Amino acid sequence: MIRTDQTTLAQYLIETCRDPDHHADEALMTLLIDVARACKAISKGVAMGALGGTHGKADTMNVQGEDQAKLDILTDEVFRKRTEFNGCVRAVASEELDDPCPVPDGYPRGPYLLVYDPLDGSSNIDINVSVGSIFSVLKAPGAADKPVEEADFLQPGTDQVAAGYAIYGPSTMLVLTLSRGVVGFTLDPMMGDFVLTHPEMRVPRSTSEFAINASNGRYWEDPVKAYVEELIQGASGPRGRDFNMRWIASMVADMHRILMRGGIYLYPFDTKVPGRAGRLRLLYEANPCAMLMEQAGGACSTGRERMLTVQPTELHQRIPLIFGCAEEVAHVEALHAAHAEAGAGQMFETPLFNSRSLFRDIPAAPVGRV
Ligand SMILES: O=P(O)(O)OC[C@H]1O[C@](O)(COP(=O)(O)O)[C@@H](O)[C@@H]1O
Ligand SMILES: [Mg+2]
Ligand SMILES: [Mg+2]
Repeated sequence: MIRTDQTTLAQYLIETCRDPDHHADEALMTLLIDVARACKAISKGVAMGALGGTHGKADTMNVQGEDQAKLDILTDEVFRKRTEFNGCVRAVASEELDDPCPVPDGYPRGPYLLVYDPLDGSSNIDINVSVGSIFSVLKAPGAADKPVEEADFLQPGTDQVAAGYAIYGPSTMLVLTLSRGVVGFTLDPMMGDFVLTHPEMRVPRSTSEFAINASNGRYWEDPVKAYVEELIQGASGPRGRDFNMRWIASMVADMHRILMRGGIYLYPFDTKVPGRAGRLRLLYEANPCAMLMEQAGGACSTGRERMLTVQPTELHQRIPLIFGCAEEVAHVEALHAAHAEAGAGQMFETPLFNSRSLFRDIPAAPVGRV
């Protein structure tokens, strides 16, 4: 059937670019169209499954000491090759590249930096569970001929000009923010177009669903232990209602669920790997997620501060990540603050919230039905 009533991603971006109230320029729009082309190619590759010959490990490690899947490497190349030629970027940086990668000699140098995780949740590929790609766009600082350095990328999340992700699930979607709310496009596999299907994605204020890898429980800090204990106690605890739990182990897929129906996701600080501040990476996982969450009415925090105001210190910096419904995130922050006030290192009592609990006066825990 021929349709004339659909808005494609290209149309949406051109219209945004024409809007005089918006900062978007042609280079940014072109870059986002090329990112979408990369995501389409990855979507095809992922959908081939075992037939594509790309399952399994690559026998290599990334700079963070993680085993790379064959598709981690391939999708990284797709992102880079589809975006470096267009005169819109000056350099890219990725989970899979040790250092920033300037555009090759001979290509025009653009005004933007692109940072991405080309395949998020890669432990899920071989078992045919949803994975995604996630990206962030920053302005490139300094003159166009300035040599690219790591410091160029160390900008707080508030400086992002665009962020988004693609999810490769039963359908492929591209979800995007240009600081004017969050919009979602679904890939029409017949036409090859991303079509606007979710013009205003909003995270509800409250939730009864949480996502955390509970097998790390013994390594968490007390405020997180206390929070999860509250949720598990459900109707018989201080929250007065039951909570449900979901964990896909693919942050993009967990984030997508939260954007669609609410929830809270935590990959908090833990002591599992000494010296590691968290599991997820600030520049290409936490920051784009934070921009999307805030633009959709949700929140994103380290537990101690708003994610978007964290000053990055390293390209592959890890960070505790807590995001989702604003009320829940605020409550987790309040637990961290109460813990700090009571004196870090002092153990909280369990069961929590009993008459002598250090948490007993903490406000803002939404009680009762949502
Ligand atoms: O293996 P765990 O502890 O469940 O961690 C899963 C988390 O790690 C990640 O897979 C990290 O992303 P990568 O696959 O890009 O390394 C997240 O997507 C996910 O939420
Ligand atoms: Mg990832
Ligand atoms: Mg990855």
